[in-house]
Amino acid sequence: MEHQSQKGLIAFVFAAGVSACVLWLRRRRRLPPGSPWSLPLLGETLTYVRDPLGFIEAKLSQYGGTCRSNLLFAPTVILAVTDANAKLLYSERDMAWPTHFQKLVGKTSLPMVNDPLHKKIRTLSSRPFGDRQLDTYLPCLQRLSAKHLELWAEEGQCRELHMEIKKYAFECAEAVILGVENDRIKSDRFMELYEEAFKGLGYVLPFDIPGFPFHKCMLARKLLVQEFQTLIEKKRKKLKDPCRMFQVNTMLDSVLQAEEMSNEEELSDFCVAMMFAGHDTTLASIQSCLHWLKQCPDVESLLRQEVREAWDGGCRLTRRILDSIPQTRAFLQEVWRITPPVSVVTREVSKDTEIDGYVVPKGWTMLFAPAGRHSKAEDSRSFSIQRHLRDGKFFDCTFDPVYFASFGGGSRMCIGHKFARDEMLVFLLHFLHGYDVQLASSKLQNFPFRLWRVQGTICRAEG
Ligand code: HEM
Repeated sequence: MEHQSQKGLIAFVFAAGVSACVLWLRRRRRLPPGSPWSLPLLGETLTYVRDPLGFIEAKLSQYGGTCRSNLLFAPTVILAVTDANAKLLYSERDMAWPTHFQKLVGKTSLPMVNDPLHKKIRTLSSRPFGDRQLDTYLPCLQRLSAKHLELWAEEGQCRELHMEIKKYAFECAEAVILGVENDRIKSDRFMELYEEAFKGLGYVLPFDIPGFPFHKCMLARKLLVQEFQTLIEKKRKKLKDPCRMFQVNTMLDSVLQAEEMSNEEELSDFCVAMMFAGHDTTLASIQSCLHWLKQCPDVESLLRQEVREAWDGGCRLTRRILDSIPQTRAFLQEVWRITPPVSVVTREVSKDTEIDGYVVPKGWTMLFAPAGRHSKAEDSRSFSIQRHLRDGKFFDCTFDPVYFASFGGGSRMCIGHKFARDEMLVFLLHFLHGYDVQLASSKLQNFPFRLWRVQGTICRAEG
């Protein structure tokens, strides 16, 4: 009797094992196709970080569409963009950043958190990006554009423009986000700390242990946080002063006024993340704009004419002026479409999900490239501002994720996209009205931001 029940148990365990194997094999067969030959854990990360967009394009071509890989320590499905899967990607709310990104950008910073904290921080962080608030930043952007272009033109020598433009983009972010202006020493220190800290994003051994390069990045981040905490304290005092409490003119001021955001970590993470998201992206955009202007001289002449008709080069820039240059807006949109500073959008799959006929397990990362060869824009490789014009008016495709997607979409869409557009338009207005550039070279850079890195001489425009 006992012998029989033992046999029964063995048969049961065997049957259960076989069915588990069959299920596993079936499920595996329904996974998207992908290379079985890649490094353990690291997968294809090294090739990916060198050129994310190029990597995605190569994969999609190799497998003829949606496929899988192992990137940044996570199993990943790479999507060939369609209306259906873009909708699915943007309906997911969770980000799937590697842990070391969270350590650097901030555990409670908007880009890194998921619901329910994301909803709270997003609502609070949206306060500085309302239409009325945005208008108040224009004079500051105008002042800084005029100042930096004049400085560059005075220098008048051929050089890498990257660092010069970085200083400008950083100063704009500092002035508008933190309210720090005209403090060159502080500004240089912040910039150095940012450079040091965010190098860490590209490290493949991100261990915060003495001796590992990533440890130095984390030390730089700590120093940044200390600086921000001092600044927050000063701002708090200012906002309590009855004579000055209504002078809310920076993004940090608006967030400090929200009582819900009193947590010190959330506040310093707000500063770290906004400054990070808000300067390297515009640095990338400006250089790519200079590159594309010189690639398309006919477009450049059209834009110069449009800008000179809309603005006298001196009076205060208003929303009305920014709205009255449709071709310049179309040019900027096309630069962002064809050279998106953030070349990849990602989400985490919240449950086992069928995508393009495959089963993608819960916890995997979904990833797609907004501007690849596989985007739905017609003749997507050619530069054409006409795509964004209808009857001479600017036709805005910012919210069409299948076509554009340079600011992502859904509930995690870039919170700073309107501000970034304002900053770029103010810069372009000044540049096209009174300045020119002779480019000696431009080279495509792929990581961490995608841009045409330019070398050349800025000078005053003739005529
Ligand atoms: C050309 C400039 C910019 C580009 C191309 C850009 C692009 C992006 C992209 C692609 C995302 C991810 C969206 C998604 O996953 O669906 C994002 C998120 C974000 N961006 Fe931007 N961005 C730019 C400028 C800015 C600026 C100026 C700020 C702030 C001052 C900013 C703040 C943020 C934040 C906080 C998030 C995270 C939003 C969330 O997770 O809810 N960005 N951006």
